[in-house]
Amino acid sequence: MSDHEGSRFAADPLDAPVPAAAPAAAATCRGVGKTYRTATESVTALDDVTLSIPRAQVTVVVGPSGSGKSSLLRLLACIDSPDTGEVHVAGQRVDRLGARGRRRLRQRQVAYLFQRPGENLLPYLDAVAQVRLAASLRGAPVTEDDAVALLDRLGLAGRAGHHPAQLSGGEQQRLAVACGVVGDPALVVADEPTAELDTAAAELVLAAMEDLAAAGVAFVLSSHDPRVMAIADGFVRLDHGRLVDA
Ligand SMILES: Nc1ncnc2c1ncn2[C@@H]1O[C@H](COP(=O)(O)OP(=O)(O)OP(=O)(O)O)[C@@H](O)[C@H]1O
Repeated sequence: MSDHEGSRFAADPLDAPVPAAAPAAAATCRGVGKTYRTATESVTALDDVTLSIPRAQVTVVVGPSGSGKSSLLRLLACIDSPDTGEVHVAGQRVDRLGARGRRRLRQRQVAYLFQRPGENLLPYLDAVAQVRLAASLRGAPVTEDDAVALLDRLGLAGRAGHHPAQLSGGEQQRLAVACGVVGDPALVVADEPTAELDTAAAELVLAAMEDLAAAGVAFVLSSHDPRVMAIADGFVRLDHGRLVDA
């Protein structure tokens, strides 16, 4: 079976099955530590973190400012690598990869959404072209009809030909979610995805994420927002870089 057969958001975004060979968890961390060193100090951002990110769920990372949420998200997104411990994404061991290996894995298996919706999009492409480009970069090209069907699913029917500047912040973030899930990455990571959105827009983005998680996408979100917590299937709670119980 090729990499992309059975893709949930390729030929038929609604009904295609989850690939049988997929690993049980979208990602795992085992004994992970991360310390930032500057000329004058070292800051331990993560300390002995062991966790599993399930498929088909929304996992929300919570904790006070400075507790290590963004650091954890960057490791799961294969942007950074830990100093100690193991990180696995889509069944591949990330901590042994160099920057180029992480970039390759990230390109295929991870979507990372920034807080500011516009930063997730290219200003010169319309919505359908953004989705198709994201799929192609992931090595899983989709037809225009497939891209439009995904946009419809995210409540962007009739917006396929619009450029980011012609979309509201909430519409831009839903387009970013469409680009995030197309081509079946193992993990969609979003740091404070509703921080820049008003209540109505945030609710539409979160409803889209909830719907897509039910269809098989693994989301990992960091947030202080109660609306985000309301759609969580599970939590990762951090304090001073360590996991804490609820
Ligand atoms: N590049 C860096 N260099 C030095 N220290 C860093 C760096 N990035 C993060 N830190 C420190 O690591 C710790 C964890 O930071 P991190 O950004 O992961 O926390 P956070 O929980 O996401 O915080 P916030 O909720 O404020 O965004 C903090 O003490 C922070 O100051």
